[in-house]
Amino acid sequence: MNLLTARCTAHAPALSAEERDFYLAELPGWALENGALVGRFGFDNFREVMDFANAVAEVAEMHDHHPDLALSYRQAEVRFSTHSAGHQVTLNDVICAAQVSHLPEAAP
Ligand SMILES: C[C@H](O)[C@H](O)[C@H]1CNC2=NC(N)=NC(=O)C2=N1
Repeated sequence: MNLLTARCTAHAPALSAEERDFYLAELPGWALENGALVGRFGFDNFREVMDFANAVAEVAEMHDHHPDLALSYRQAEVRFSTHSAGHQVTLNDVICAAQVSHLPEAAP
């Protein structure tokens, strides 16, 4: 599967531990924390943080799959889990994480 062109699907099931490990290897910089897929992105200033956050919002709206965001002066934390799967990690989270990592705004 090409994660960069894949689309989220409704009712995605939670990934098995083996599937999670497989996909984590495809997501440099992302880790599993408290049952969610978490990525942290560093920036030079708050303007870049906000440009990134707005680009993440576009990914989320396109997929109807939304992360928790924690924004600070020079860092954005993106946390994906799937509410409809009991806040566990599904392929939808992996797809969105991959596409967020490839945003031009992620590497200013
Ligand atoms: C009705 C709507 O599609 C759902 O509520 C969507 C919206 N965004 C979502 N985002 C996330 N992360 N998990 C969901 O299960 C989810 N469900």
